[in-house]
Amino acid sequence: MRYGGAEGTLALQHTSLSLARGEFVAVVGPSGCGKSTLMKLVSGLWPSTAGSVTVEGREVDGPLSSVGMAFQNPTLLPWRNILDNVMLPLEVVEPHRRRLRAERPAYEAKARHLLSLVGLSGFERKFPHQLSGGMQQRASLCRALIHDPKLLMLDEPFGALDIFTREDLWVQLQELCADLKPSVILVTHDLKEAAFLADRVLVMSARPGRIIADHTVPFPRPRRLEDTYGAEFQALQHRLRAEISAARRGDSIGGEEVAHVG
Ligand SMILES: Nc1ncnc2c1ncn2[C@@H]1O[C@H](COP(=O)(O)OP(=O)(O)OP(=O)(O)O)[C@@H](O)[C@H]1O
Repeated sequence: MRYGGAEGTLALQHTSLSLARGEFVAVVGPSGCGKSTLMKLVSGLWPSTAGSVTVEGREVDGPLSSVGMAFQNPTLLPWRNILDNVMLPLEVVEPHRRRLRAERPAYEAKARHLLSLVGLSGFERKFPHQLSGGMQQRASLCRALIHDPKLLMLDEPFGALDIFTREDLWVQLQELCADLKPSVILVTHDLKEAAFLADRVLVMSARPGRIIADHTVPFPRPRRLEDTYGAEFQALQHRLRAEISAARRGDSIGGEEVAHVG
């Protein structure tokens, strides 16, 4: 993937990734290695300059409205209350769009249920500016999940939050995923977050980005925050950190282009 024509920035090179249904994959790597570019390609927000992307058996050739997305900035619409923000994808994504008018009470109940799962019962009629950053991010997760996306794309969704709120949200996201079973791609700089949430952690090289390691995370689910202090969990984080440091310096990992671990 190259931005800006033949002489432009080569952001991603020889990148191949496949996700099983319901799998949770985290992508980590040095700053500027192409993680967000990968997300833009998978969600169809940016066309690839070579290669192809297939979601649900169909080649991606434009923005995918069926995919659920959440970013570092919650991007809630300030003039809509929380319930209406969460329900927004239902006004866009078929078949919900067609059914929304007739089945509004059922959809509204679903939105309220999702909000209750993330501790936002009672805030449905509040506006985004009346909520803290963490609460807005919870609402944005509900919005990403309201239309039952098969694929959930999360680009540093908790990056702007304090560590306590972040950890709360990891637990809530884990519960939501156990319930709704979407496939997930999470881009993060937080290695603890990657190891806590993911089934696999992919490490990318410095630009042009390539996937240089693919770790299976062996810890059973549901995972508890206490587990993150265990020796195995710490060892995985250290290994990821070492690989990213090596990638920043441009070293290869174990002499191999891609290491499959686990
Ligand atoms: N729209 C664009 N036009 C030109 N170059 C771009 C564009 N978007 C990204 N790039 C370049 O592509 C490379 C990869 O960017 P990308 O945002 O995907 O990295 P990243 O891994 O998500 O970075 P970070 O971890 O800092 O968020 C960078 O060198 C960036 O400058």
